[in-house]
Amino acid sequence: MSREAIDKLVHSARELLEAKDYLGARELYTQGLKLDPFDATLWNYRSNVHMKLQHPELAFTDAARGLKLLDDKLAQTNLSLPDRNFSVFMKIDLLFSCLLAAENLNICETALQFIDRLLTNSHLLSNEARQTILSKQKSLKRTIKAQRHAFVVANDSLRINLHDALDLGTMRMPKYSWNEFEPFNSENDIETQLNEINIMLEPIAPKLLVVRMPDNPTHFDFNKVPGASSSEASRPQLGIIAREKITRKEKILDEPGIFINNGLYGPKCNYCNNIVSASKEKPVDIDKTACAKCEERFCSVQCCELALKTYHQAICGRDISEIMEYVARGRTCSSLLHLFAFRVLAMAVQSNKHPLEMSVVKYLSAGTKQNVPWNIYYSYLLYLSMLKTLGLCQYRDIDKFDFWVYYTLQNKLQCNVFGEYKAPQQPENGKLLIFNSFLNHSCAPNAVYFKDRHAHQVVVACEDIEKYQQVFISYIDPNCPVSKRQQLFEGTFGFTCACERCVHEIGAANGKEIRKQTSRSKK
Ligand SMILES: C[S@@+](CC[C@H](N)C(=O)[O-])C[C@H]1O[C@@H](n2cnc3c(N)ncnc32)[C@H](O)[C@@H]1O
Repeated sequence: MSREAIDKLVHSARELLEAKDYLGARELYTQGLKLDPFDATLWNYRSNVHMKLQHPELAFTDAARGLKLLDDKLAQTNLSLPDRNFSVFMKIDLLFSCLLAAENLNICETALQFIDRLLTNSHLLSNEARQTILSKQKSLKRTIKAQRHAFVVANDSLRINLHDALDLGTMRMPKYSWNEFEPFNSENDIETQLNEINIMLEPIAPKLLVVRMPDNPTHFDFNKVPGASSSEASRPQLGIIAREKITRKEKILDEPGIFINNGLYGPKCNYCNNIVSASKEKPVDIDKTACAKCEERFCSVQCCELALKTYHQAICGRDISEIMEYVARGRTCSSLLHLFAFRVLAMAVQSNKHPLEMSVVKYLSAGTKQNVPWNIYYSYLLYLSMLKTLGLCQYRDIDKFDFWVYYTLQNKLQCNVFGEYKAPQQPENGKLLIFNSFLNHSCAPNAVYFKDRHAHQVVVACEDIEKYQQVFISYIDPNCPVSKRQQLFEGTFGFTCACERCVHEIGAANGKEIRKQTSRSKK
């Protein structure tokens, strides 16, 4: 029955492909995979359509899953001859799909490995296909040689090992058009969701209001308070304004957050990053500061209860050493994001929700035009390892945990996680805060933030803020020169800072930096 249904879906998908309706075809293949998640052919078809949609990261992960299914199948000894022959030819197809996607992601060493595997089956290839592969092999080897040379030159700044550097590709940070969980998609959504956010915000920040901004978040138009209509199709820029006048030194937001530290095996509380031994709890409460099953210790009863309630049960007693191994291969900055992604996945598993529906990430913006590094270890194998650790199946659980969901989550984290830096590029701790994430940046901020001892982030006005004026924090040290600030934003944050100070400093010097600071930033 399900075979018949799948054949029908494949047939209809083919018609959609002919009409160049790639999104439609993708949807039908996904439906087919839900009926039979172990059908390698369907994974290959979906990989091809992902390639057409210019999502090589998804094309790669689909083809790699199909390939794994076939490798497992071909390892069986009781396979019938027709089945074996079909599987071998299918495998060639999947190797090609992996190669194509890897080339698109610029992961040259990985691409070379697929070429080697294709060449071991050279007798099954046409002459033309063999020639194409050999010429690809030659050009990839040339690229790797050039990359090796570049690595030696840039060795100091990269801080990653040679092997990973050679296989370090790039991909666009995409917005997946089929993402039904993308908030603020319609005018109705904007009104409703801004309302939801402000209802949650009011108890912890009665003087603040999350509103929609015009394109440039630093030039706020008072007439647009809040949720004025706009023809923008994508997610609008949001920001926070004062509902009423705020005076200097006033505490304006006190938000509990999700905290991660880079050394997961260290002595810090897994919930709030405080040192565990610094617990102020009375001895009688010690039992209540540890998980009864795995004995993980937290710094307080409150942290222990919150961890057990939100994510700990999904990872309790699980071995995370493989995850840590892949995380360590990434750059230090990305490792925090990976650990956050793992935490959010664990929260989603524990609460049986879709990861993108978790309120901690639901409203966060994900879209930037940035190119991000792509590496087989910390972009793909790490994801597989997370699923395995959480008891999920990479084939069966695509409804909630498909790779595009994971990548959307990563994008949201990339744009919104706050890092606490030990040294530049080396965040020791990270924080994910829903409401602080709506605060836009200014190099002349009118508010500052700090972490209090209860794992909350507190925002305090550093100047008087008038009613309806936007509240700004500074994401970086605002004391460095404008060229350095712009470089930091483009490199690390993925946007060009358009704050009044930057516009003034760049504009006034006709593109060149002026050292004199604005009167506001001198305060
Ligand atoms: C942490 S979020 C701030 C809230 C965001 N405006 C929203 O709609 O969710 C950071 C994003 O806001 C935008 N942004 C914040 N400050 C900015 C600035 N000074 N110049 C340009 N864009 C800014 C950028 O798109 C950035 O990726």
